[in-house]
Amino acid sequence: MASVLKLTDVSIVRDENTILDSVNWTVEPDERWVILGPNGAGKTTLLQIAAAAIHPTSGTADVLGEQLGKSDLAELRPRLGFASSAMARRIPRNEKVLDVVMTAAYAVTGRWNEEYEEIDERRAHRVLNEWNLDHLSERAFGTLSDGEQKRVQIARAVMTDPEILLLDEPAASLDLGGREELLELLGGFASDPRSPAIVMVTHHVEEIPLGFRNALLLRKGGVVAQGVIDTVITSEKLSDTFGRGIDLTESDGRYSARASVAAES
Ligand SMILES: Nc1ncnc2c1ncn2[C@@H]1O[C@H](COP(=O)(O)OP(=O)(O)OP(=O)(O)O)[C@@H](O)[C@H]1O
Repeated sequence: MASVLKLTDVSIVRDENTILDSVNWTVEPDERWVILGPNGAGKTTLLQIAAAAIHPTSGTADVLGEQLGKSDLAELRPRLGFASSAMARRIPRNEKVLDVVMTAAYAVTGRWNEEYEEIDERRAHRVLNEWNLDHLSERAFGTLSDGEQKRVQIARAVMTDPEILLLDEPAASLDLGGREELLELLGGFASDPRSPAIVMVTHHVEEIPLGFRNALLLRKGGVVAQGVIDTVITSEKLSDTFGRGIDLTESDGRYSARASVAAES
């Protein structure tokens, strides 16, 4: 099966600053990737390329087999699922949760008739159920907790049955319980072979769900390391990425990290 993402020597330059620097990266359909790096490293910019929202300044980016800059993006975008807080801000606060999820389908079908309405509504209810949201389907989006809103964003992103799911910091701002509930759901989704390829940006190794087996570390627009997660998420490589000593611990597939304690002199 063809790669869902293939970036070759991709650079992005803005205001004479190189935000991404010769990135080479391939994502296969059955892969789940986590992207980690400090503030300003270029993580969101990389995700925007994957979402076909921006083109490389140089190099080539193929998204779902279509080369950016040479393809009709209007046809490409419905095949991508994207959840980010920037997108969430565009959801009207008074919109019913069921509608927030279901309208994702209208953007794809571009039509509205009884047949589609029924199919879409059934699928929306199924997706809401999968993300523990069925009891909230009639609630206004703006009345939900942060954790519930994050799950609605993901439910909306998967509503169209995308070929790749892109998540920009899905666990940001969640309390411990909300984070763990989300990670459990994401872990289950990632472990399901029927799920699409997934790329998730995060700031914290604690937010890596089970089932994510690949990682890419970014620093100042450059790739520090990428590949199988346990060869990439290491104390040494995280220290290189964040520019300070980091001690990593791993337990049952979950990670935690803290600054190294300076050695006693
Ligand atoms: N359109 C733009 N014009 C100029 N600079 C930009 C533009 N977009 C992003 N940048 C800069 O590029 C760098 C990378 O931004 P990006 O948002 O991709 O980083 P990030 O790793 O997602 O950061 P954070 O973790 O803080 O969200 C930042 O220094 C940012 O200020």
